[in-house]
Amino acid sequence: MAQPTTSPRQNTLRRPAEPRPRANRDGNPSPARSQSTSFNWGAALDRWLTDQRSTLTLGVLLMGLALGLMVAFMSYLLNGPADQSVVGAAFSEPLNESGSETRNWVGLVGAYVAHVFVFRWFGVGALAIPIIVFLAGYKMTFGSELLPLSRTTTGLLFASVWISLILGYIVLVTDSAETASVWCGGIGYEFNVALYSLFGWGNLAFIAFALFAFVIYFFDVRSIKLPTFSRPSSPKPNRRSSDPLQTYSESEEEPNEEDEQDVDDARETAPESIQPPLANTFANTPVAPPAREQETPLPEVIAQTTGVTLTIKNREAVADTPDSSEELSATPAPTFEPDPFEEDDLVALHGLYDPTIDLPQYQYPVNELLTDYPNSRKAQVSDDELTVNKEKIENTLRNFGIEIDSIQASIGPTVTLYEIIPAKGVRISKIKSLEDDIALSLSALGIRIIAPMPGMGTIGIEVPNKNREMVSMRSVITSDIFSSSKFDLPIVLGKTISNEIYVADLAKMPHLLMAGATGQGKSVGLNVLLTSLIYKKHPSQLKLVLVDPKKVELTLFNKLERHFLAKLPDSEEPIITDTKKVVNTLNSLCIEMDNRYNLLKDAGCRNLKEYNAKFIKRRLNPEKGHHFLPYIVLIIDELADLMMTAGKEVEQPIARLAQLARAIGIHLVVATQRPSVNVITGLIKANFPARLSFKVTSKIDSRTILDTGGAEQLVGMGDMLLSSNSDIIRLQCPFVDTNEIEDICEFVGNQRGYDDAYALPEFVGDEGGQGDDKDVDMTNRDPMFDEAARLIVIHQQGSTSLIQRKLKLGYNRAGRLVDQLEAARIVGPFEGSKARDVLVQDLQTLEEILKRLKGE
Ligand SMILES: Nc1ncnc2c1ncn2[C@@H]1O[C@H](COP(=O)(O)OP(=O)(O)OP(=O)(O)O)[C@@H](O)[C@H]1O
Repeated sequence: MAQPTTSPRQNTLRRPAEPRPRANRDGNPSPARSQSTSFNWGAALDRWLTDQRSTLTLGVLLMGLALGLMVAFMSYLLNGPADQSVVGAAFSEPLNESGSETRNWVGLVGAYVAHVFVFRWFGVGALAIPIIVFLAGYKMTFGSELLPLSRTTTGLLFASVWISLILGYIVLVTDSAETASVWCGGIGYEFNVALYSLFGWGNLAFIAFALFAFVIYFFDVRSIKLPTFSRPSSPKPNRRSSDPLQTYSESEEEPNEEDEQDVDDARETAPESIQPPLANTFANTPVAPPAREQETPLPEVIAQTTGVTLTIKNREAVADTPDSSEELSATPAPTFEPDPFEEDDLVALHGLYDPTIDLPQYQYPVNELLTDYPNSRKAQVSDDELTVNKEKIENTLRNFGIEIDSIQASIGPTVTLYEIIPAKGVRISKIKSLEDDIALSLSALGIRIIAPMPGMGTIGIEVPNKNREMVSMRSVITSDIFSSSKFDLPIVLGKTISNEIYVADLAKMPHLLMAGATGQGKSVGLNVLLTSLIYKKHPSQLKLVLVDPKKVELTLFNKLERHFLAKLPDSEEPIITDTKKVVNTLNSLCIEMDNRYNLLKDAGCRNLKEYNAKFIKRRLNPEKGHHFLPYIVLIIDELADLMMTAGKEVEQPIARLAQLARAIGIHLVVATQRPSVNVITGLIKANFPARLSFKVTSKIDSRTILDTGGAEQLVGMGDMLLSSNSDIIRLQCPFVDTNEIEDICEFVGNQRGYDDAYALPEFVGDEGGQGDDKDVDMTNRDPMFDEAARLIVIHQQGSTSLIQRKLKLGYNRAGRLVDQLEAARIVGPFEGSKARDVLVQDLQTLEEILKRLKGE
């Protein structure tokens, strides 16, 4: 099947790249940059649109326009016939005369616009237009959505046409066009007039069917169940272990009265204060479910009126809801499990949660940022070279008394694989022991013998090509296999011996150990890995923690700070170079890991994917600290340096992360020049099942990294062996130059990003720091202290993340505020994973405490 060369997403996102022209290392303008220097209107408009000031101005303008339209439309509907004649005569009389005659509250212009939208087009359905304009303006002004814009727009546009059609039908059959045609508008009336003579009441069937079809698509209805006498199956919380690592069945279970009662009871006991504030209900953040009676979503209305039960795709059983009674007893603040029906109401109301909502205009890097090396496409191995090598191999083997039945060559980018089938009775180990002799006879370095070839029944002899192929990053990034890859963290590692592009999923690896002597392609390899991820992931889905003790290798990625990088709250530099900071960062990641496990446990999910899927379906309450969790990829460029200076301090958190972090989406890529046993210790090695080796200096190093020899035979420049799942494959790593990396980082970095890098939890090591000081100085309280205290008391939830989110503070400061609240005895002490107790029950008592504190 033919595959597109780029993914649909890349196609749609590909915009003309407007990077500034710049010369590459050879002084020639790089291909992507030799663009026209004339003024680029598209880019200027783009810049204007992405400028926050323009967005704000436009947003307020749209909201004003929406109000004007709404007033004009309402006024037109009420004064209709009078203004119809004024508008009709508007251009045959002086405008000011027409204007003075109009009764529309927005004057002649209002009357005219309303005449078009209301009278000519949609009738009363035209009121949807100002609502859509208002919602768009609101989003531009406040950066958040009152209602999901695209979904609401679709719904309202359909509603306006549909209302016009149904009213048109009524007006037609009641013969009241003279007086009432303003209510149905031209579309509805003309439609019914045109078709009535053909179908009669069939018009009505068509209109009803249009509604039915719309509901099917809009609410993603997949099947219609016939009515049954029992209550439609209500998903029930699945009682199961709280251990996030433990697997469980996702089977749906029939509801049982007792369980439903539990949930209802829990809901009733939940205090008002934990219901979300109104504003939150409309924001894109998921919120606590509204009370059941509040709203009946459209599908349910239809179900009730038609007597059938509609099954909606999103309405899956919540098999993965944690045991509510267990959670209730574990958490001091009253809590409840969201009712899946109501959570689905939220989805019906707001649509699915969109994690990219903060950076909706983010553009993925375009392929043009990568250099095209048209001349390096194919490895140049002549027929002569092939024949000569074949003969040499045959002769060498024959000299040692080994006969072969056949020999076949396949040309790879760096090496050619000669596959031989030995004659019957030849011992494989004998061929293997002739490695050096064959190398000598071929007078080539880097011969590797694979005996036997796994699953092939042959013996492979890899011989380096005289002219090797350079595999460009562009060629692999634009390949079908990569661009259509659905892996969670796709990384393109290069080309195999049979010229296939090899894409792996870092999330499945789940950690990667990389080694290679200096100058063999390790840094290029890391850049390739990072480039793959950046090309495939939105900043909301991926965060990178970059550790670069050599201080020079990863600096280019600095520009990604506000998009992809994560750092400790108090650190200035997003790329970590200092050993002490590395230790703190690793420990901070361990805390992040623990926090994530707590969230997963609370959500009843076994891994990050399930958790995020549940969050997207608005089944997790952000008021309880739930949020969308991006993958975190930790890259350590030189482990040897760290192990020399910090030893166990580094080894232990790395091993802990490697052991436990896979389920919660933290993945490690650790590289080293020196794959010796004191760098790659048994503890580290045991936890990195996937290992990648560039050329190393000795067989011992190769054994340390791959548990077998072979890496010392590689030929450098990105020639590498990947060992994963006990298979070893030889790959040619793609090449990406530093100026390409620079361009990519610039492309991403120049776009609107988050306010800051992703904040990792604070960790203060033995040397202490601000947060270490448990003697909180209450005379020097945080300016937000009172506000934080009120927030905690109103929500009856002693959580740092609540303060962080509501008061928009960093983790560091929110943590200090909680310490101060503890010192003021407003919240109880830290209790591990549980939220702190709130010791003050009402605002009145709190105000007294605050007054007392001020009096001190
Ligand atoms: N995949 C590749 N294809 C072609 N050439 C490559 C490839 N990888 C590396 N090279 C060549 O090898 C050189 C050294 O690569 P690189 O800087 O990645 O080595 P390194 O192992 O990181 O060295 P060090 O450990 O000293 O930093 C590059 O400048 C490039 O010329």
